[in-house]
Amino acid sequence: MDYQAILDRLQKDFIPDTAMGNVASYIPELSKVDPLKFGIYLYAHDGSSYEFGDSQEKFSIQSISKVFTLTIAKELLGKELWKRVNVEPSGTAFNSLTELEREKGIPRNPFINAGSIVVADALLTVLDNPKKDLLKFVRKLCGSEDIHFDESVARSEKKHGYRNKALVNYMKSLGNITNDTEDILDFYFYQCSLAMTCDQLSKAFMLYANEGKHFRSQEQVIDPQSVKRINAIMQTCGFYDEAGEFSYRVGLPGKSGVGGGIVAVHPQHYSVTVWSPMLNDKGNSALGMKVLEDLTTLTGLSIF
Ligand SMILES: NC(=O)CC[C@H](N)C(=O)O
Repeated sequence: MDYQAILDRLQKDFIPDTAMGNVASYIPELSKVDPLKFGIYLYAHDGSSYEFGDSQEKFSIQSISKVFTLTIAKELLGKELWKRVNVEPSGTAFNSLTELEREKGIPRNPFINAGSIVVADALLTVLDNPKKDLLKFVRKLCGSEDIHFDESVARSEKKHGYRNKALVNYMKSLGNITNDTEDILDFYFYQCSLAMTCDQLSKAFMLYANEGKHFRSQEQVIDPQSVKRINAIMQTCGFYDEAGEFSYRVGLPGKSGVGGGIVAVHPQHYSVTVWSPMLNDKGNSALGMKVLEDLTTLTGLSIF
């Protein structure tokens, strides 16, 4: 596959324009990001890589971090985890409260905020230092020590995260939260504040495109069965109430974040990250969705 020619074409066809969407502003620190940033990095299964634009600049990965915490929690808790969170698409916004009442505090899936907060709670129970362990895991996956939490983003969300406070308290009242709610939110806001480049994210996500093996060492980090399950959840729930649309247009498992990043994986082929901070009304990168749609059109391949 001539990925270089495909990326050259994407670079030519997609020019960021401020009319495309709005940078997230409910986390004030994120609103400072230049909306016109745009980068892409594709890591192919054969070890070659392709990139353009701001692919080496760090951005706030936000909800993309939910894939990492789910992976760790699944390893440590196994099936127990699924007693507290389901694997059904929600069809509602990432920060929705509405289904929780009807479904007795059990979130629809681990990629909406409620679900990831339950995962954070589970990690707090089994790990002495979840922040340190998360950093260690992500650094190992992408083979780089240069990965850190962005304290100002975490603090900014802590100050303004009223919906997440509502979610954790509501689930606590319904019996699905064990630890202190402030401690859980502290960890959750820190995980979301991880700052990474398109390059680092694509390498880390090779785990899900390479049968659970590390992109460089080929060490088996998680088993292929876990990869199948996590990719299935990305496919059905990775974009909240736009998961069907992403599946229809792009045809790959993926995960977005309100920092404007989207990572998608084509198992046995590649892992790709696009970053463009302008969001559509579902909270997903507007330009990122379009670029990935064209990527799979130009390669002529998707998982379908
Ligand atoms: N979709 C997202 O990236 C949301 C993550 C953000 N930290 C929040 O909880 O609202």
